[in-house]
Amino acid sequence: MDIAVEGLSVAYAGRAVVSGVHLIAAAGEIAGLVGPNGSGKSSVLRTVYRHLRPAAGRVLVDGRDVWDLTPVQAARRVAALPQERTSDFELTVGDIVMMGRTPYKGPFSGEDATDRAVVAGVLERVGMGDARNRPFSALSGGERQRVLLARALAQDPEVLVLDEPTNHLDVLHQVELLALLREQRRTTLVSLHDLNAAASVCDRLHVLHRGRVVASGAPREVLTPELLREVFGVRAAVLDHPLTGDPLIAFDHHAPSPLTRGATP
Ligand SMILES: Nc1ncnc2c1ncn2[C@@H]1O[C@H](COP(=O)(O)OP(=O)(O)OP(=O)(O)O)[C@@H](O)[C@H]1O
Repeated sequence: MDIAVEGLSVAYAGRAVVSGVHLIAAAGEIAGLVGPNGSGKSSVLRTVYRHLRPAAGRVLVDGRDVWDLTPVQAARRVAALPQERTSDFELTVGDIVMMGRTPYKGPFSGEDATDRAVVAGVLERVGMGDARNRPFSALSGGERQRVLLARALAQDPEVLVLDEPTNHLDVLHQVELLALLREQRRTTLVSLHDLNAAASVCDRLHVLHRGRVVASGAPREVLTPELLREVFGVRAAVLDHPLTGDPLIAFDHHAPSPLTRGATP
């Protein structure tokens, strides 16, 4: 299943924050959304996982507008790791992940052996196999993030939408999460602040700037020193990673800041 976002605009209380956005994630591909704070990444993703209706434009999954699907049809196709955090703090880790199985259950059916096996498998996969009976509220930020990823995987979706999934994760768990995304081979749309992570894991990048897509393509085509300067306001060199050959962005942490100089990047 592929994702195609066509002519998307998003507004909050009548204020447009995303305008005329076109982007795609081809079937089985990891497409990344990068851009400065407030550029509209979360707002775009919210329309894909049906948290926010577009003001204009369409979000197509396998050619069908996700906003025309029933909630169950949509939940079987698209699972999300959103920025909005769950408030179900009194539940256990197992309860939270079991929620991912809801689209596969009838209105009165309880959990069955398949559901329990799926939940155990995805918790194991994110390294939280021992935490099933712990209260969600007792977990660290990174552990919660991994449990919420397990919930999305338990949904067994064709399409994964992840908003800043590496937030709160230590470097080992960041590397593991990116490896997991690669091995899933599901169509994935993911926002990332870490441009080096984006360059190594994404097949395609879309760069958002002030609510518009300003560049799309393979990471190496898109992440040029010029774009990093113009969009992110930083000085950087783009090298080859000595271990992987991926693009490696080396930021100049000594360059004068456009923010403290009062200039607009
Ligand atoms: N619920 C909301 N109500 C009103 N304005 C909002 C809301 N959510 C986001 N915005 C505004 O929309 C714009 C885009 O925000 P969004 O969160 O989509 O950007 P982002 O690229 O995900 O940012 P960040 O990198 O900081 O997470 C910002 O100006 C933000 O203030």
